[in-house]
Amino acid sequence: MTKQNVVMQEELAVAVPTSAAIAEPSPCFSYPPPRAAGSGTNYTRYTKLSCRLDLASCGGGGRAANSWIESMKALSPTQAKSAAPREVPSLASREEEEYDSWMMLHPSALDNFEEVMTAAKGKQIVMFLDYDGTLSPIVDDPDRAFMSDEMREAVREVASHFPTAIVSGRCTEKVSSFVKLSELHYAGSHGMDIKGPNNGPKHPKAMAQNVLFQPASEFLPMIHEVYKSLVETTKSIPGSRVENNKFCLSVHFRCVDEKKWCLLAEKVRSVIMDYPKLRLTHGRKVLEIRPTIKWDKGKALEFLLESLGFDGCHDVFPFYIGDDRTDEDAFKVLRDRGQGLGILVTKIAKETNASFSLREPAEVLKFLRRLEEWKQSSQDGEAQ
Ligand SMILES: O=P(O)(O)OC[C@H]1O[C@H](O[C@H]2O[C@H](CO)[C@@H](O)[C@H](O)[C@H]2O)[C@H](O)[C@@H](O)[C@@H]1O
Repeated sequence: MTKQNVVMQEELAVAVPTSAAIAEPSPCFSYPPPRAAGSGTNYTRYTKLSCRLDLASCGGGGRAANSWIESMKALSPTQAKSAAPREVPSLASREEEEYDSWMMLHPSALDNFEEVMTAAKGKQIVMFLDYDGTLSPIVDDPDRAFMSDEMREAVREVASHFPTAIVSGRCTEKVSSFVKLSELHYAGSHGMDIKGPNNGPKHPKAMAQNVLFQPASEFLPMIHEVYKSLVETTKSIPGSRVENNKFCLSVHFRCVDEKKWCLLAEKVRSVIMDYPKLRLTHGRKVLEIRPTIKWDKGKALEFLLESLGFDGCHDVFPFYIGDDRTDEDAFKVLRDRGQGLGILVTKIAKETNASFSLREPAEVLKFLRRLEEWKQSSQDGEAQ
C-alpha cells in the first residue's frame, strides 16, 4: 500500500493591531464587525503561533518536534496561567494584551447583544452549536464532559423558538446522549453523521423530516480497523486514550506527560501512514483522524440549512457557536455567504473566521438565555 507522509501544515496567526490602531477603542460595533487578517484592516504586525503538525519529524526530535509541541501548548486555552514558570511573568499580561486587541476585531456577542440582534431582526434564526468547549467545559475525561442542567434548559428554550442543531466531532450517539434533547438535529463525527429529530421539527417554517445523512459510510470498516490498531499501539503511553467517534477517531493526549507527546504522535503516524484515505488534524489536546472526503462542519451547516428548506433564503440568520478549529469551516461558510454570524468561544487570541466571541461556556449560557428573553419580549411586543 502507498505510504504517505503524514504532515499537516496548520498555522495559527494571532493578528495584533499596533498601539495606534487600538488607541481609540470603539465602545460598540457595527454588524458585520471588521474583517480579520488580510482584508485591509489595521493589522500591521502578526504574532504567529506556529502550529505545524509535523509528525514525520517528531520521532527524530529537534526543532520541528519542539515547534510541534510548542504549538500544541499554545493551542490550549485551558493552560493554567498561574502555573507559568516564574522566569516568564510577562506571558500572562502579554496574552491578555493580545486578547484585548483581538477583541477589537471579534467583539463580545454578549456585550454587543443589541447590535447582534439588530442584524438578526425580522429573519428566521437557526442555531448551530458545537458541544465540547462550547456547551460543556473542557475536562480531562472525555466521557465525563457533561453539560449542566442549566445549559440543557437554555438549549431547550432556544430550540423551542428556533431550529437548532448540535455539530460535534463526537459520534452522534454519544453527543446526543450528553445533550439529551430529542427535538434537536445532530451532526456528529465532524458533520459526517447527520440526524434529524425523529418526530420532525416543531418549527412551522422548517421542513426537514427524519434526516439521516452519512457521507462517509464506506469508511466505517477502515475506521474500525484503525481504531483497533491505535488502541493497541498507544496503550503503552500512560494517559493516552483513543475515542471511537464512528466516522472519525480521536487520540487524546490531555493526560499524557508532555515528554511523551512526540512518542504518541509517532505511534499514531506509524498506524495511519498505511491509510492514505485518512487525514490527521489536531484540536484541543487531541489528534483527530478522519476520511479525506470533502466534508466538514461547514458542509454540514449548509446541508442542514438546505434540508430545513432554508437554502437560498435571504431572510434566514444562522448563528454558529464553537470553540475549535473544526468550527472554522462553519464560520467560513457563514462569512463567505455573508449570512448569519459565527461566534468563537475562546479566552485567547486566535485567527478565526468568526465575527464575534464569547469567553467560555458560561458566557454561551448567558448568550442563549438572552436570546430566549429577546425572542420572548419580541413575541410579547407583537402580541400587543
Ligand atoms: O466538535 P466538538 O464537540 O468540540 O468535539 C471535539 C472533540 O471534543 C472532545 O475532546 C475535547 O473535549 C474533551 C472533554 O472536555 C477533552 O478531554 C479533550 O481534550 C478535548 O479535545 C471529544 O472527546 C473528541 O472526540 C472530539 O473530537
